[in-house]
Amino acid sequence: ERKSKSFNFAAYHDLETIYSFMDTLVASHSNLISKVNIGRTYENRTMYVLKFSTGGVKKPAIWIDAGIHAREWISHATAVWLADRVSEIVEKLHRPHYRLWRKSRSATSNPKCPGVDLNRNWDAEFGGPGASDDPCAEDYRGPSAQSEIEVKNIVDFIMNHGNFKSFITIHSYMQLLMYPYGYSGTDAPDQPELHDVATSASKALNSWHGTVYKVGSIFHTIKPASGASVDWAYLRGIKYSFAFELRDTGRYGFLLPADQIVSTARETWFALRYIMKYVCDH
Ligand SMILES: O=C(NO)N[C@@H](Cc1ccccc1)C(=O)O
Ligand SMILES: [Zn+2]
Repeated sequence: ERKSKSFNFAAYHDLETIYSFMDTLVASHSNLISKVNIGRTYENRTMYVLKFSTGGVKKPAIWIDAGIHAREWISHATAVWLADRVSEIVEKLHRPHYRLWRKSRSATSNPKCPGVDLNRNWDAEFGGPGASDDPCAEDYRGPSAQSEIEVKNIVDFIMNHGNFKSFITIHSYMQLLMYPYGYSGTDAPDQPELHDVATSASKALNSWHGTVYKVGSIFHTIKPASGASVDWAYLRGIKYSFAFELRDTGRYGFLLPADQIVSTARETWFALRYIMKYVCDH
């Protein structure tokens, strides 16, 4: 919690108090704000500037000064308030780039690292290989299985219904069609059948635009991953459980251009349609 929250913006303060407020601001936004000593006054006081910057040298800048005339106290007080406000705005603008955010937004034991990887939080070998207990890790599994409301809601929905035959989770990217297990390299009991279904589905996909998918178990195809939804579903008896990794194979990665959406969706439909027909017939 930023200490500047306790600062009384509704009062006029002496120089020492204002300078200690500046130190608080810098401490709570060390990635954005620095205090620059630009020299001394006639009576030998230090002149500090609050520099708001995300780095770089001699970038186009805006100068704002306050209190050049000592008696104009509202000017100093306004500048202090503005500094606090700008620090919040700039912080929001430069928060981790959400576009590449993977995890949820839940509070964790580390205020600097919110969020849990919702594909490591399921009750399927939770805490096994391929998941981290470090809240700052991209594959942070959370404090316990199903600790995340988003996971719990899906589990409750599926368990209350009680008659799901297939569980399919769609991710990107790498162009893969995978089946259990993620938490172990051991073959699932239904591996031969699941491999056949996934292979046929990937052929149907390929027939449309020629996009090539690899097929295999999660563990062997992409990586070990414990606490994954597909494994949870399979272990709960939902046999036809698959994971898609859509386009591409790395050229654009997560930033796939919008002009590939329709062609990606259409080819994926051919694979999904095959799986859904197969599930209905078995
Ligand atoms: O999220 C991504 N890629 O972005 N890939 C999935 C791979 C996966 C899929 C299904 C089960 C386990 C693991 C992940 O959660 O790591
Ligand atoms: Zn994913």
